[in-house]
Amino acid sequence: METDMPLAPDLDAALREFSGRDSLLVCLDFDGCVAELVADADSARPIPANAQAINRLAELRGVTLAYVSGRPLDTLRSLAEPPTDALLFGSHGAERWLGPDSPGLELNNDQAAGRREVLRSLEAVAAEHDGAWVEHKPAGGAIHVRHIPDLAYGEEVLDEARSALAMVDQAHVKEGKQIVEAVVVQSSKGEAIEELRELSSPEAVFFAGDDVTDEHGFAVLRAGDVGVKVGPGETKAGFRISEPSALAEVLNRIAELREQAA
Ligand SMILES: O=P(O)(O)OC[C@H]1O[C@H](O[C@H]2O[C@H](CO)[C@@H](O)[C@H](O)[C@H]2O)[C@H](O)[C@@H](O)[C@@H]1O
Repeated sequence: METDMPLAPDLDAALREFSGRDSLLVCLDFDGCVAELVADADSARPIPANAQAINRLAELRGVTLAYVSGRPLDTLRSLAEPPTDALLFGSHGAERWLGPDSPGLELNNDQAAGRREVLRSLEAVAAEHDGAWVEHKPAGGAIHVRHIPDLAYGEEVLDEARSALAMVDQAHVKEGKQIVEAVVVQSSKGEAIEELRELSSPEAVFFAGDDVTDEHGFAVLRAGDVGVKVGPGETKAGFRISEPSALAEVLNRIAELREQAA
């Protein structure tokens, strides 16, 4: 749903200060932030107004744009269609594309065995419950229950998956919305943002996200940075917008303020 709500005055003031810096790093989560949450995970796409605002920002001098997502890198590329120069972290930070020389993800033997075990455990749980399905990822896997209409039953399935994953030594469990995931590489969105900060040396960082894993991202923000939580729920972010369709206004405001100052 499009919103005509003006930006909250405190967020607008923070964006004004943020946009005035010489060099900016703008980091974005994908699902539930740039894209609406949908039942069919393969059909998630950026909300058109968000995509437009992202492309507008990516054109501006001094702005580095990055996606920091739980999606596998390849999936993120094909669904989000990021601007050419965007830096990408996928699989909750386990996979990265920071330029043509970026090494691809390589699991060691122990991690590869852990990934097989994660997928085997999740498939075993999903096989017992209609509507549950497993997303296979390069660094692990995820069990989805969004297709189960009874929310309480879906939660029970996720509990079963959590118990199964607790038996896998290499599994780092990530909580999400109607999903439980495990990656076999120690990583987080906070670490990804810190790596991006080190690489691009911005004067300030912006991060928007909607989910539990995004809290690691908000936790590494510093004075002068701007964190925007999308939707309800507890957060360490300094600011909140109601829904993904409200993101375009925030990103366009950054672009507008920068264009005015140029
Ligand atoms: O970090 P993100 O970019 O937000 O990715 C988190 C996970 O998003 C996807 O699952 C979520 O979105 C689906 C599509 O809207 C939805 O069906 C599902 O219920 C959500 O949990 C994705 O499938 C995962 O791989 C990502 O890790």
